[in-house]
Formats: sequence, C-alpha cells, structure tokens
Amino acid sequence: MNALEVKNLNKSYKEFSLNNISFSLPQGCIMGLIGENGAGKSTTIKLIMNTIKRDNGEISVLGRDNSVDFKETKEDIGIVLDEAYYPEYLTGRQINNFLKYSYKNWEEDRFFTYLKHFNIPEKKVFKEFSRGMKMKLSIAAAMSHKAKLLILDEATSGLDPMAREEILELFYEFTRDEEHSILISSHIVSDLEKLCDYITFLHRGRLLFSEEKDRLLEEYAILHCSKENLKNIPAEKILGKRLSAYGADVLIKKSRDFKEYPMDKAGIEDIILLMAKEGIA
Ligand SMILES: Nc1ncnc2c1ncn2[C@@H]1O[C@H](COP(=O)(O)OP(=O)(O)OP(=O)(O)O)[C@@H](O)[C@H]1O
Repeated sequence: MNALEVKNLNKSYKEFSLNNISFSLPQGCIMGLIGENGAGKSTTIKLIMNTIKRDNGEISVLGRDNSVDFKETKEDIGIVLDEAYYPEYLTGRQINNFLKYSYKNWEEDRFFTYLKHFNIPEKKVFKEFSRGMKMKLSIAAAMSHKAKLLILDEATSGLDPMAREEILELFYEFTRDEEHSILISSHIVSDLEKLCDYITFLHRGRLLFSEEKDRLLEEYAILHCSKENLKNIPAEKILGKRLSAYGADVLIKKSRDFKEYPMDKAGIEDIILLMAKEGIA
C-alpha cells in the first residue's frame, strides 16, 4: 500500500498556483520534499492535512480519501509544522495531560522518555522554550501516539547539528518496520540525501520530479567541459549548468554520448540546484 498518494493536485492563490502535482509514498519509506522558498511545500502539506481546500485532484492518506471522514486518519498521522503551537503557559507535563485527551492512542511513558532524552526541562512553560526545544517537544508528541505516518514540515530547522543528527536517527528507526512512513520537507538537502528513500522536488508550484533517491543518483551526472565546448552539447540534453572561470559543469542524464568529456557523479544538491537555476518548469 502507498502511505500517501497525491494525484493531479491543483490549488491556486491570487499570485501562486500549485500545478497538477502527483506523487506516491510507499509504506515503510521516507520521502523528502524539496523546493525553494515559496515553491509550494507547505501548501502541499496543508492540502494533505486538509487544512486548506484543494481546487481539484485526489489525495489518499494511509489508503483513505482525505476528503472523506479525515478525523480517524488524523489519529494515525504525527504532524510537526515549522512553528510549534501549544498553549503558552503549560509545562511539558501539562502538555502531556492536554494531548492525552486529544489522541486515543496516546503513549504517556514514551512522551516523557522523549522529553527526558531531549533534555526538555520539566518546570519550564512552553512560552519560555527555545525554538529548538519547541521543535523537539513537537517531534516527541508526533512520535507518541502510534502514528503510522509522520508529516514533518521543516521539523529540523532550528536544531543544532547534534540534535539534528539524533532526530534523523529517530526518524530512520521509525520507518524500519515497514509499516511506518515519513514525508519530510527541509531546506537541508544533505540531511534529506542521507535519510530519504524518495525525493520529490517542487519548483515554482510545479513538480520537477518525484523519484527514488538511488535512481536519481544513478541517472544523472555532471559533465565538465570548456565554455567553447558547451555549444557542442545539444541544448535539450543540458538539464542545468554552472559556469566558472575554469569552464562549465553541466547536468545531464547519463548516456553513451559525451564519452570524450570527464564526468562526476551528481549529488542530490547538484541536481536540484542546477535544475532550478536552469528554470526547468
Ligand atoms: N493563504 C494564502 N494566500 C495567498 N497566497 C498564499 C497563501 N498561503 C501561501 N501562499 C503563497 O503560496 C506560495 C507557496 O507557499 P508555501 O508556504 O507553500 O511555500 P514553501 O515551499 O513551503 O516555502 P518555504 O520554504 O518558504 O516555507 C507562496 O508564494 C505564498 O505566498
């Protein structure tokens, strides 16, 4: 089963449209949602969570249409947004009491274990938490009600590198039993490259690709040539390029052509930066 299926999704605001987005996240996998500021990542997540209305298209979450009785499905989703919202004057312990009544499958012991692990002070109220502490509490909550799908919108921004590493490890562990899946948006491409099985790339409201990470790494390469030789490469083969004093780095799909030029592997960061720069949309 797919944990998430998005088909031909459209949403228009006055000055922005999300155009015909389709992708699937197989159960047991982690998908990274990448895109520049304003690309449409949060809009996609809000549409999946049904907090805004789509213009058209279909979204199925954990096998259920999200426009029909989403209440039950929400129990199975752990959500972390880039800004964590909890009542300001509650401590971690009081937030536990509040969440206990919000989720049928609330796991109090697990929540307190995470808070301890994350060094969240017991007596501090939420208002006095640092941004990183707020994110950690939010992640602890998302992982303490037996969710089958985590949806994480910039959930690791504001965390120091050590905390990020630790939390990415937790996310990785979460999906190792094949029943659990994660959709995570982030600007930290290196984190996503490490963590994810699939990468979905939005650019100006359009989907540039949604593919298995290993396939992407297999499929693309960076070709190096002089600026003069650039004209020998057919324009339709150039998916992106970077010019420097030393010549040109060109993103291409691997093929039998161009054997005369040196090539390197293309990392996910190369692929998305060069494609976005080329304005392929
Ligand atoms: N309620 C709204 N009314 C009008 N425009 C909106 C609304 N919400 C979002 N937008 C616009 O939709 C576009 C996409 O926004 P979105 O928040 O989805 O981007 P994002 O990819 O999550 O960006 P970031 O990385 O900066 O968080 C932006 O141009 C934004 O201004």
